[in-house]
Amino acid sequence: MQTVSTLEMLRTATAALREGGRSLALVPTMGALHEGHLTLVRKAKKLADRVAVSIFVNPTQFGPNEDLDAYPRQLAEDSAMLEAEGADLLWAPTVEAMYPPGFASSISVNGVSAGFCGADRPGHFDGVATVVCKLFNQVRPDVACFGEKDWQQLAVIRTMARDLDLNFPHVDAIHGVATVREADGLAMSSRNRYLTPELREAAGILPLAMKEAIARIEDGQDVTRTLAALEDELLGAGFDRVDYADLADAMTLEVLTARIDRPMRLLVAARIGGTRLIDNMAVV
Ligand SMILES: Nc1ncnc2c1ncn2[C@@H]1O[C@H](COP(=O)(O)OP(=O)(O)OP(=O)(O)O)[C@@H](O)[C@H]1O
Ligand SMILES: CC(C)(CO)[C@@H](O)C(=O)[O-]
Ligand code: BAL
Repeated sequence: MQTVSTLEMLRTATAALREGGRSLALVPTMGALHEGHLTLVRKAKKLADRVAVSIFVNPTQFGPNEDLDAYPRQLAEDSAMLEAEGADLLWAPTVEAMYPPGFASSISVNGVSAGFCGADRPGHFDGVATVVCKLFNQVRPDVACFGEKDWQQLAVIRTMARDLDLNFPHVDAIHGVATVREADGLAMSSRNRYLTPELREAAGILPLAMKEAIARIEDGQDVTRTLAALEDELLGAGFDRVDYADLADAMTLEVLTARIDRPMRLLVAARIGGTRLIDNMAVV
């Protein structure tokens, strides 16, 4: 696996990977890799001949009081994990290479960015869309893999790719990968490592409470009352705050107060010990 940190090196490396008409997949990450990221790499290997992974803790998607400085950075360990997975290229640019002096552009994806994490983290999805558009233009992948754990992010990126005619060859080229979970069901996340052992144990209630709520909704019980009970359960189990716990149309992300005849999603963001965890699950 080759590691590159300048655009010039990246161009040479991607040209070499593409030789003979080989296809290239991209897995964008912010590093601090875990089994969720490695599952994306394995999927990418099935979808394309060669796999590039980017590691970039993107400052523009963090709010002023968020965890940009605390976000774990462990490039050597990440690189060894990617090498072991058989990734072909690691693109690890510096902040200066991504945002040189005079950088002035931003992409806003309206609609799907507005609610949920977009409402709680103003500017977050502009930062995500802009950096992902840059990564797509830099690497020019045939396919890119993202986790369903970040369901709204996936919707934002798919909308951007469609609206801006980003040149992906087929409709499934922005590929969503099912959430990889710990043994107790908690979605894997780089931020889980902020939790003390006690809080980590308490956090295991999140997927369980979500599954209970989904069972009630699917059973025809009142959506608003069920979601209020879900919030109460999380707060009673040690969560400090629930940013949102909503039922939504899985595609448009329109918030629902009753079931509809299309795919739905339960989306939750909740804080425990100051750490913000997100999760989402299908509702039928
Ligand atoms: N548990 C998971 N299962 C599947 N994909 C995941 C999982 N966790 C993260 N991903 C995906 O990996 C990619 C990179 O995510 P990122 O580097 O932000 O990791 P993360 O664990 O989500 O970190 P954090 O949520 O703390 O920012 C994204 O497409 C994300 O959706
Ligand atoms: C897609 C992404 C790599 C953009 O910085 C980030 O938001 C993430 O890791 O999910
Ligand atoms: N996984 C989403 C990146 C973020 O929370 O900033």
